[in-house]
Amino acid sequence: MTRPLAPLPAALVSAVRHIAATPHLLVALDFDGTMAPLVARAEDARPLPRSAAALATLSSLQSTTTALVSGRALASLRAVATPPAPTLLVGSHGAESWWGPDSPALELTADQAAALERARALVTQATTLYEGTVQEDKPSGVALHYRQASEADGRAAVDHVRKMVAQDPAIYLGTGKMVLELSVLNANKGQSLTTLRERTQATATFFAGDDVTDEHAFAALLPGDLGVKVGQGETAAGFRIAAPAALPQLLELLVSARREFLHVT
Ligand SMILES: O=P(O)(O)OC[C@H]1O[C@H](O[C@H]2O[C@H](CO)[C@@H](O)[C@H](O)[C@H]2O)[C@H](O)[C@@H](O)[C@@H]1O
Repeated sequence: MTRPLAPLPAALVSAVRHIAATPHLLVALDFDGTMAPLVARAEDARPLPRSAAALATLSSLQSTTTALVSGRALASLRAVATPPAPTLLVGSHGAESWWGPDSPALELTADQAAALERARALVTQATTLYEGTVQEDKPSGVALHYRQASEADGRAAVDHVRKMVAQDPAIYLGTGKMVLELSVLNANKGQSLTTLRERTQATATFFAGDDVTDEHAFAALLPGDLGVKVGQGETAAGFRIAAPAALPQLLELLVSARREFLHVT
């Protein structure tokens, strides 16, 4: 039996009501570990239905922009999240963006393309050597997943790749939950959130995320914005909820407060 969720803390309820009353609201959400509970295989992740429904409703409201800001490649994000049509997308930890048909395609220089080949070869080598590790290719990077590996194999695979990448200044390393991320572009979610805010002319931003890569986004929030960390770990976010299962009630509160502010019945 699932335990009933604790009610949201009064301070968070009040912060949600406050941000809902802004002229143009940007609601930006991380996907894995936030909209979707973490699962063994990346391709099996799906948003919790109530979170997806709340996102869809928010995306239909006037003066409200929704965005998913993910470490996944855009194609992978679209496949698992099936985002509502108006939702803007950021993928590959900020290296890819979709904010409408005029979005620039991601282009790599010849040097970056060569570095990407080297990064992929390294990860392929590690997944061949260490059982249970999995490679996920992205347009400007590659992820080494070790969630399904033994602790020893996971650690050895990560050490192997880290050691090799240390000799290659064209490859940037990042970490996540049971994943090592290699990229040939030095992007982050904080830069993306700032760009989203400017493009949409948002007067306040709501962002929720669970991972270390989301800390760039929390750090990019401004006074009057609202950051919510999902789960445990150090954070710069002002508020925290326990797990993705607690996100629906937060988003549903935002929907009802926003509707009230916009006089939508
Ligand atoms: O920024 P996010 O949307 O949170 O994406 C971060 C990474 O998420 C995915 O990996 C994570 O979720 C998987 C599915 O639950 C899980 O199996 C894995 O262990 C997690 O690290 C995704 O596969 C990565 O590409 C994203 O960078």
